[in-house]
Amino acid sequence: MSIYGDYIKSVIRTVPDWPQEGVNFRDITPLLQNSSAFRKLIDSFVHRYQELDLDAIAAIDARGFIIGAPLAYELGCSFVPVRKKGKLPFKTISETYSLEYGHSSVELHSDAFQKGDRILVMDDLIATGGTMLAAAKLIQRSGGQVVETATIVDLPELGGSRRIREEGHNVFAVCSFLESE
Ligand SMILES: O=P(O)(O)OC[C@H]1O[C@H](OP(=O)(O)OP(=O)(O)O)[C@H](O)[C@@H]1O
Ligand SMILES: Nc1ncnc2[nH]cnc12
Repeated sequence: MSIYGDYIKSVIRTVPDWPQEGVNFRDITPLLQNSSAFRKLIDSFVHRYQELDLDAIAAIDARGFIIGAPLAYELGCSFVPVRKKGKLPFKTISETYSLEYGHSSVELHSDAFQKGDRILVMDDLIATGGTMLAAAKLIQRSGGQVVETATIVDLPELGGSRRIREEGHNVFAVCSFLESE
């Protein structure tokens, strides 16, 4: 958790039963609308990653892009999009995974990384961990080294962050929510 974790958490809204009954959707739009909170969020990531000599931020479609792009700009490293199926125009590699609600695939351009590149994988939220793990697999398949996986929100009771750690990756979350919160 970052030093701003409690504050960032306080500006994330919970929308019950969206997009389907039983899901507590953690909505980051109030955080993005709050310029001071958004700056503190990006600063938390800059502070953690500025000395880690990253080559690229691999950010996951779609909300991962919102945090990955300013971080890459600030750190002076590459920005690489990991996109939902069918969105990337060049030669791609792909991974399919299950979600808290449904299935999906993510894709990466096959020339996105050089062998050994040091990569941070970013998304807005970890639930079951399927999306983040699929992205990490794509990066490893393309020769990149996953330095860490980073997110704004972890939902630890859904087991995703534990699963990602069990696969040998570091996980950094700015804040976390229990189902009861
Ligand atoms: O840990 P997981 O169970 O894989 O779930 C986390 C993913 O779910 C959400 O994206 P979503 O698939 O809703 O897509 P979107 O960003 O395009 O809205 C979220 O932004 C993560 O990418
Ligand atoms: N509970 C949740 N809130 C926001 N995004 C999600 N993606 C998967 N589960 C989610």
